[in-house]
Amino acid sequence: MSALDPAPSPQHAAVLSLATTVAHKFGGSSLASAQRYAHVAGLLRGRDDAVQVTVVSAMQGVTDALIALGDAAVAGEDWQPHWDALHEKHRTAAATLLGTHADITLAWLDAQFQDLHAILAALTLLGASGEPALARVHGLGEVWSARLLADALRAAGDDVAVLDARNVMEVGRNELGVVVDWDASARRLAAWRHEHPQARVVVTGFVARDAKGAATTLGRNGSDFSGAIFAALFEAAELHIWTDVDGVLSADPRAVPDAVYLPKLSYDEACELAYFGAKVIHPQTMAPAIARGLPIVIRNTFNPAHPGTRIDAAGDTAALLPAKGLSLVSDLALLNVEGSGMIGVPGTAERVFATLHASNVSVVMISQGSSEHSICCVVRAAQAQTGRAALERAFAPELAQGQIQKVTLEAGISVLAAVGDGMAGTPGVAARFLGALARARVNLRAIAQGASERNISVAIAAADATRALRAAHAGFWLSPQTISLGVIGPGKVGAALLDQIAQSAPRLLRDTNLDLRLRGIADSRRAWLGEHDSGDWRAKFDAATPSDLDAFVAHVHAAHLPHAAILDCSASPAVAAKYPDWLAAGIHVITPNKQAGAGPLPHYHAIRAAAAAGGARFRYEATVGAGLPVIQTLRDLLDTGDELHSVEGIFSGTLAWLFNRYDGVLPFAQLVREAHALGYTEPDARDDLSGTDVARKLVILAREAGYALSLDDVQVESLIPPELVAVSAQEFLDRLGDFDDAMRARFAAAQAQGNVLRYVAAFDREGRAQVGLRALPASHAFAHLQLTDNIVLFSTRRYCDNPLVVQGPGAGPDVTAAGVFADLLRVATALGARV
Ligand SMILES: NC(=O)C1=CN([C@@H]2O[C@H](COP(=O)(O)OP(=O)(O)OC[C@H]3O[C@@H](n4cnc5c(N)ncnc54)[C@H](O)[C@@H]3O)[C@@H](O)[C@H]2O)C=CC1
Ligand SMILES: N[C@@H](CC=O)C(=O)O
Repeated sequence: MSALDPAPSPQHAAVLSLATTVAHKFGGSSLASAQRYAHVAGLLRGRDDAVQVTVVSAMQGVTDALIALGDAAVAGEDWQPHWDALHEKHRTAAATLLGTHADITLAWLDAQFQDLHAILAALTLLGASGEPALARVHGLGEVWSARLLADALRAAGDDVAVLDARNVMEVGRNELGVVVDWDASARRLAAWRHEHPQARVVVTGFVARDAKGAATTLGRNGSDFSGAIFAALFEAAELHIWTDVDGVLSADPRAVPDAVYLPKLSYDEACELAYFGAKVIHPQTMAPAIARGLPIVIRNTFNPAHPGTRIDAAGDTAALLPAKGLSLVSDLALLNVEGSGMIGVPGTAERVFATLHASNVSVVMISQGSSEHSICCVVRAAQAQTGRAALERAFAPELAQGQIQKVTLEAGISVLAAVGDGMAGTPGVAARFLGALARARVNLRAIAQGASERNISVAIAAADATRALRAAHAGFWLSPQTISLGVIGPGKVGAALLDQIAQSAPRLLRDTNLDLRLRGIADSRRAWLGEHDSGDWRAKFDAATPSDLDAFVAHVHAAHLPHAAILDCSASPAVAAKYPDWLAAGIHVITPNKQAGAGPLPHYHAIRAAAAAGGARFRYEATVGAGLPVIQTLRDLLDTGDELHSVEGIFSGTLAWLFNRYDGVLPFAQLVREAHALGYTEPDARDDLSGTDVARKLVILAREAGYALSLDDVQVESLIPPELVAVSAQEFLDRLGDFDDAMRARFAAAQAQGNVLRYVAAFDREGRAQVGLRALPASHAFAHLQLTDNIVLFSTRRYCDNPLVVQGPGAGPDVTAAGVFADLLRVATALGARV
């Protein structure tokens, strides 16, 4: 249209859009059976492409079968049964697909297979591989496949031309692979088109001709390449690559079940992702499309209503996240050349890579620090020994003279790459990527980022690969932040916690992308181990089986999940004894169990050291004041530079409740039994009445403030009658009533003075620590608490005139569980969740 032409009318525009040529390519999975050919034929017929060019692969498995047939013939093995099977497979497909229209196609197939038979017989006779003859054999599957599809379309009434690419597409080869002779191919196509003007063309993928006219193939993934070449030769407006997935995903869904579908990608992004993991299209095959700006759409043959992934020059300009996806390549090894003689010497890198090139070793990733002291590269595992030997030979003189110290090879390497156009020029992307890996305790062996900033690659141990992939995927908010949870001690607090998690997890997943995945529940005798937490945890635990703690924790600390947390809701010192090991292994530990925070000092230090070294979190806010923010408040004071002068208060919900309720009339022992039933007391109520529980809390706070306090340092007044110290927990509850008179007398004495009884804890900066029952004036602040209220008074340099007070219910399963849960959410936030 010239500039003087009038603007096209809407009708004209419609005609223009109708006049588009669309190229399609169907792979073997889309053409695995007669039913699938019929489905593809229907799909193509349902489209309104003005000109439709369809490039096909062989039926699924046929190319491999043909390669095996050729090899068998050359090796003189018996190929006849395999020929028979292949012949039968195609006859059956044709007969099923075409029904009463099958005769001509069957005769054609029989002739084709006789030709194949003759070639194989000749190869057997010669016993040597003739390249063109083998190429001819390998490409027959596409020839048969094109005919089957074309005949299916014809049977439905369409006028279809079959283009045998061996008559049109001319290719040569250089070091980088196949080179298309575009002029020759275009000339041949024009001539062919002159004879075959049909609007529907079915083209053989994979096969081509060389400059002498001999049959050849495009190599593995050749059909995709054929699709792009014919889309270019036909000047198509789009190339649709039909496969068995909806499009490109942000990561391999087998490793990251939450991988997200990507509606748009730029060519560069698709190349980066395709290289490593998203095998829907091979980057090399995109070259003709990229050169012409031809959009490629990856679509699902079995879900044609899905729009698929569109790959073009622009990509997704509206994308909000910097990274589009993550790709992982495995079976690699790290080669490292290291030596002080390399520093500042030009040409070392050139020698390293020239050596690898000469040995035909392909380099996947390169990294060199600016000191030039070492240069490392990642290569395929299968080529690693060859590469190392070649480097040792090439640098033998320098190794002998000590200028190069060593050439090392480390096997078992994977490379994980974050990919996205939006990463370029966006500060913090590397931090997010590497931070997510660090939090998942993945060690990085080498790092590489090109100046395009579109790909950051890290070499890691293969054993860490899945965990790293998931952690990075979640770190870029492409999928939820998953924490594998194991709950120990489904007693009162544990049960409340499990209920709270079950109730909140779906909302947290929906609103904050945090996936709290309950994968185990254990008590001292048995455990339930599972993969997901949907469903009633009680029913699961009912089916628990005998298990030891180590097996339980090993299951929770699954290698494939980025983060694991143990929620210890027992009161067991044996469980607490394991914390240093778990923390050192990178498992987060969250607990209301005071045995660790107030246990022997060396153990406490071991816990702290393990957490600091391994990066795992140890959180135990619920050990003091249950759900109240007592430890966090103290931490905030100290972290902001304040100094603790003293801490004082009522630290026991049980004792608060008992003395708030006790009126000298109701039997004290009855109240103790009630407190136990309400879940306020420790599993053994004597821990409360002995003052031990309060002393533990005091120790925890003092240690948090930097004092090396132990339980033995606390002056404790026990309320346990000496006669009941050594009996069982139940006998203690049963017999406590025998000693009610003593408590009644103490109450009456205090009352006579106008006082109330309160069990008080106190610690000062001189290190004095005591807990005991005090008679306080009725006007005292401690006399006006409600129910299980704890009160903690922090006197500090800043809060010296008036203490900072934390007050509220300090015991009970629900509030304690909430304190544990809040700790878990703090850990999740530190791991990158947006709670
Ligand atoms: N109840 C409360 O108000 C508060 C309790 N806590 C602490 O919470 C923890 C749990 O208390 P409750 O639920 O009231 O006790 P509980 O007696 O109801 O539950 C304890 C659970 O731990 C399990 N258990 C015991 N020994 C074990 C072992 N060696 N290995 C694995 N599991 C074991 C028991 O089978 C039971 O399921 C205790 O450490 C307690 O000090 C902390 C703050 C408040
Ligand atoms: N038994 C304890 C529970 C909380 O630590 C108490 O009563 O305070």
